Amino acid sequence: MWRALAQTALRAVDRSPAGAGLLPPKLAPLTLTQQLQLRHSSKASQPKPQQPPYKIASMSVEKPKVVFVLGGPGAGKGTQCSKIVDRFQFTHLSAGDLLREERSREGSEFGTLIEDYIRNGKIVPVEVTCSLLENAMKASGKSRFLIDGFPRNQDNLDGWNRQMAEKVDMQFVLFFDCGEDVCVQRCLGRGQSGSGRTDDNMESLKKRISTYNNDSLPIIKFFEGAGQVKRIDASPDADAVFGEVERVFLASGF
Ligand SMILES: Nc1ncnc2c1ncn2[C@@H]1O[C@H](COP(=O)(O)OP(=O)(O)O)[C@@H](O)[C@H]1O
Ligand SMILES: O=c1ccn([C@@H]2O[C@H](COP(=O)(O)OP(=O)(O)O)[C@@H](O)[C@H]2O)c(=O)[nH]1
Repeated sequence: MWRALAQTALRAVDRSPAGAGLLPPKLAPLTLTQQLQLRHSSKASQPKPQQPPYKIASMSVEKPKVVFVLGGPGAGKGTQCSKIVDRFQFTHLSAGDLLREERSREGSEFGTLIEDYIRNGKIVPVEVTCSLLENAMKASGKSRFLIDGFPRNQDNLDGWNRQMAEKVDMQFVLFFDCGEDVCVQRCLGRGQSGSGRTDDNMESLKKRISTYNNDSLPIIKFFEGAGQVKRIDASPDADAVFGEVERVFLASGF
């Protein structure tokens, strides 16, 4: 049942020719409501990962390299990712941007669902996000990726492990550590300077921060326990933060 849901979501968001080969031959379509009911009813039975999900040393060199970029809302993930792209030739894939793009795509089955999740600071079911990420990776034809704002909760991590972990060479998690007040001010500033985002307002921010504290921080802690986190103090100005980021990438051989 779980697999059927994943495959149905994948079929709906898969628009790249490269992804066509991944599709199952025949599946009965599920309505969105059915999909969400399934997601909620299957949550309790999901196993927690017992050990680190990635084998860093033994991965093939041909697999794409992935760095996860995590941190609170407004910590500066996107800002630093564009600097990393300029300096280290990575391709930046923001899960939030991909979701906003899918939300706005004409005919998207997931537009309303995505808007509801984003406005309320909730995390979109992983089948949607992970398939958007995989499609974007394939469509880019590149081999070094910054995956920004993902994985954000246990569901994201489990879905990634099912669908993607074996296909990539995960390098490390770049964690932008930033106090709540600074994050809030940055998001409000971004909203005031015309981000056009429906969640850069105080009401959505309270929910986003609570989701970050309850759902995302445990994932960062999990990676930390596996020795995979590079922590960066994100409170100084953007150039100073990038000085630290640059040091991490150079030390990691990039
Ligand atoms: N180090 C920084 N100091 C001050 N403002 C910053 C810094 N990094 C980013 N910003 C600003 O804060 C806002 C949020 O940054 P952004 O990179 O979009 O964060 P995120 O991707 O983590 O949500 C933007 O308006 C950005 O210009
Ligand atoms: O993997 C992801 C990434 C983002 N989001 C949603 O998109 C919103 C905005 O995320 P983004 O990373 O763009 O912004 P941030 O909160 O980091 O400023 C989040 O609050 C979630 O509702 C999600 O559901 N899954």
